Amino acid sequence: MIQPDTVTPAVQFTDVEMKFDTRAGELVALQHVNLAINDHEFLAVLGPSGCGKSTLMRIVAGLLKPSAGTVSVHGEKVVEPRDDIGIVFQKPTLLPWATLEDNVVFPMKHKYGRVTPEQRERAHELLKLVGLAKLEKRRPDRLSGGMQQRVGIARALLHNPDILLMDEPFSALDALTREEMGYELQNIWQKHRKTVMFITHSIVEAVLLADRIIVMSHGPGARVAEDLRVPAPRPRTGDSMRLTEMQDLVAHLRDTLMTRKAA
Ligand SMILES: Nc1ncnc2c1ncn2[C@@H]1O[C@H](COP(=O)(O)OP(=O)(O)OP(=O)(O)O)[C@@H](O)[C@H]1O
Repeated sequence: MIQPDTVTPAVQFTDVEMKFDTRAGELVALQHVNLAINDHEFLAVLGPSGCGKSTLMRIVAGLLKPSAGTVSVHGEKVVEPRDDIGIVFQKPTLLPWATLEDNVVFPMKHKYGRVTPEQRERAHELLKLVGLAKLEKRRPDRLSGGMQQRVGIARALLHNPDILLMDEPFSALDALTREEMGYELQNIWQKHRKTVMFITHSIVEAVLLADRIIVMSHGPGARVAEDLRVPAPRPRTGDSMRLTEMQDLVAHLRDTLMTRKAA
């Protein structure tokens, strides 16, 4: 298991267990999850469908309380949603009647009842950062899925969180837009160096974007089964995927996931 570089990691899971009460009885989704995510690290999470990847993320976000064990962010136990975390979901759920700028500042308005001029200025800068300059007064209804997801990313970055949680953020996009968004995310990450926890089903996306990849085991009782460093230097491009060590990593991950799916 890879050890954290810093004494206090950005995120630390310690012996986390998550049980759900279901109609069929108790379901142990996660068991003995131990994981440290370093500050500024880009961590991708792979694993079979239903193994508990989103559950891990929702626990870090403070949206779910683990049945046992603890999750800490910068050394503090997570007990509720925190201001230093931003979240991007698969679908950005934008308000159709509000402009892109209003969509980006909406969480501030919702939480504090007002939006400061500085926050509006930041929304403007973020929309520029995600390639939507000059569109801030548009409404989201006629935007493509990729553009809508860019608004979702800008919104998650508005309060300048240290940690960005992304749950299959590009899975609803077509293949080309998805690749393009991946490169854009890499650019954003290189500029702002957030700690990123990125859940995906795409091995290539994980390998292209992440510093480190964990593979969860099959549930029930899923845990971290593999913890791997991605060997290619940054910035990664299509050429990075031609490196032998990257191809070996993709092949290894494919074998691992196929075996786990079959298990
Ligand atoms: N609120 C809940 N109540 C009951 N069971 C739940 C709840 N949330 C998740 N589960 C169950 O916990 C397990 C893990 O779910 P989770 O959504 O975290 O998996 P996942 O790896 O993100 O799945 P996928 O890759 O398909 O998105 C699944 O069996 C799911 O049905």
